[in-house]
Amino acid sequence: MFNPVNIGFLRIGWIDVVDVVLVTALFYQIYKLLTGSVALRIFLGFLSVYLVYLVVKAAGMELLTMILGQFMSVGVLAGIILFQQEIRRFLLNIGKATAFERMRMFSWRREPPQQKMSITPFVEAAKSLASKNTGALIAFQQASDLKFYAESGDLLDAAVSKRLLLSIFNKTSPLHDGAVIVSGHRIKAARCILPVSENPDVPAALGLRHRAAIGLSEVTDSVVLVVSEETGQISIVHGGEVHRNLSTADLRAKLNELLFDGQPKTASSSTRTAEEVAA
Ligand SMILES: Nc1ncnc2c1ncn2[C@@H]1O[C@H](COP(=O)(O)OP(=O)(O)OP(=O)(O)O)[C@@H](O)[C@H]1O
Repeated sequence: MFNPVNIGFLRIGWIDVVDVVLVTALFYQIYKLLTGSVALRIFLGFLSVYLVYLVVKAAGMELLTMILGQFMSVGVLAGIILFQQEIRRFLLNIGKATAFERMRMFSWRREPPQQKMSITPFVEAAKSLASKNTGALIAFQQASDLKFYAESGDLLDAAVSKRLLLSIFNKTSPLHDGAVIVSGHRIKAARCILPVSENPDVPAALGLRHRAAIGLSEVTDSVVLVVSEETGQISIVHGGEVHRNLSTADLRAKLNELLFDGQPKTASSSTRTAEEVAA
């Protein structure tokens, strides 16, 4: 390719350039994963201890070096335990980009892709629930397996319909608490417990229902629909981001965009059927 360049005592070859680019990309990904989470503070704590360790080691303080050295030696293991959610997300992002994922070799029971699922029942149910200030939480499975969370609730495996969704989230229904999980065009389960986000930046105005939606979207690639019981607002949560106060047109467009991997649709597309929009 090109010959190594000498800068002072440094000899830089193309492998070094690739190395620096890859390390920069890796650090950028780590930064993106950690921003806005408590993990960033833990990471900065670790980094501070490591810097102190380097200083005391250089200064020849043996006792302190030994104590901090012991702490650092378990650092990798402690890091894996503390950052398990971030590591999962990182690997999930890599997995999503691989050819294996495109072939959907590892998806839950190799279900057909979601392109053909009609989102109209969800949009209409959300509209109806929002108008009555009835809370709802619906998680749409994508590549990440939600079986674990589905098993925390009551398994249904029922066909999707607006009537069923309204019955589930009706305040007098024994199934209304918790989340509904949708996978492979079916309502797999209701009353499911989702992981609650620990992100300190989540606005205080958002209740536990929203925190559970954010939490699931942080550890999986699911798309989560939330109807707030307090305000009747409809939100879509994905990748830790909350798209709040959506109109039914916006909701339809957002679901199409996130579930069917398409381009964002304008609000005017709301008059079309889900199949038309997905096609
Ligand atoms: N970890 C969780 N997994 C699934 N559902 C949850 C979880 N935590 C809370 N919920 C749902 O949220 C409901 C209570 O949340 P909360 O009282 O904070 O709602 P809210 O005040 O109406 O807020 P929001 O505006 O977010 O709806 C519960 O009844 C339950 O259905």
